[in-house]
Amino acid sequence: MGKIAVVGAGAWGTALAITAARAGNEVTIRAREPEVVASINEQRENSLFLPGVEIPSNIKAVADFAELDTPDFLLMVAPAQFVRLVAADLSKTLKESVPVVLCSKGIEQSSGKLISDVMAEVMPKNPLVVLSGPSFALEAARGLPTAVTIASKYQKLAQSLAEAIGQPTFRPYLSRDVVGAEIGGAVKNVFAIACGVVAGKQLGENARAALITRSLAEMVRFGESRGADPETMVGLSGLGDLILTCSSPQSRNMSLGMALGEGKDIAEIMKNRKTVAEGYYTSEILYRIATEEKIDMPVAKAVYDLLHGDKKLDDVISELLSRPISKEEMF
Ligand SMILES: NC(=O)C1=CN([C@@H]2O[C@H](COP(=O)(O)OP(=O)(O)OC[C@H]3O[C@@H](n4cnc5c(N)ncnc54)[C@H](O)[C@@H]3O)[C@@H](O)[C@H]2O)C=CC1
Ligand SMILES: O=C(CO)COP(=O)(O)O
Repeated sequence: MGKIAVVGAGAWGTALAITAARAGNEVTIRAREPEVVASINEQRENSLFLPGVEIPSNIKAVADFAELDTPDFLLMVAPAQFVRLVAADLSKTLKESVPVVLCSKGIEQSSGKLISDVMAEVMPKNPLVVLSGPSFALEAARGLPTAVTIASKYQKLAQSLAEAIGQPTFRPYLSRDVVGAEIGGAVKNVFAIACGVVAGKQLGENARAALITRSLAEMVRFGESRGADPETMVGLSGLGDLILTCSSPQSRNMSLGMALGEGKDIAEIMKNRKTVAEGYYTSEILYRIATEEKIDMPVAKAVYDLLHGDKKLDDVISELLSRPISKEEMF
């Protein structure tokens, strides 16, 4: 039986803990909120972030990083903007030999760095693996069929993680393209907001399909600027996750876009949010990077204009629709 530690007891951290426990591992999950620690250990439910799903008995919640001991793998599942701080705390007690599996999806807003680069700065010795792909927490936690990408330059580690947590209803696929796997998951959140706007404003299914396809072209361009393999972008962690999050109001990012499309104000939408919509933060830094590096990303710009600019929804839409005619290029 293996030992898995999870840092971050939001919906996804909890779902991954349940998945790892279902595969037969002993799981320790570190929660930031004392009420979440109590809820998992006493009620066998994470009633704050993943209500309604039973937590198996081989999961223990702890408040302190030091209680994570020496796991075979540590899953980092803090929201992207907090990974640097959380990893810095964690690094005080975690052995440098423990492989860290990055499961967060975003780009650091303050620096423009990929979260794998943040991890390499803060925990330079711990071998890094990325887990990404189309995976709503609730579905994975309930044991519904899910497939993900596990990427690492250490293929033996990727393989042993896949063997440790894989099961018929949670199928990992292996990759060496760490950056590619990470970028798909980070930028699809921005495009899911755009698709939510289309749904909320009832612009139709033609528009949504066009938007998903053109978003993929932007994902490929951004990925190439960071050395990602374009093939990764059409795999589970890229196109797969783009399709998922652009197709269901279960997505926090898509539902944020839907609220915008229905005419709600962004400040109102963001007020008192307890769950994270990573695309909100990623859109700001993605737009800045794309502008500085002249990467053509009109959909990402439109989302930035809506969330962080002061443009009106109708103006943003007509700007996007009146771009000059150009050649259809994906790669
Ligand atoms: N929910 C999902 O279906 C999936 C989420 N992810 C990714 O997993 C990451 C975590 O998301 P969720 O588990 O869904 O979170 P969540 O939205 O369910 O919960 C919020 C999380 O933020 C943490 N948090 C709040 N303030 C914090 C602070 N100051 N410092 C550190 N942590 C703080 C909370 O402790 C909690 O773990 C995100 O990057 C998300 O994109 C990836 C795949 C699926
Ligand atoms: O990343 C996810 C599914 O793969 C979850 O997406 P949301 O954060 O938009 O809910």
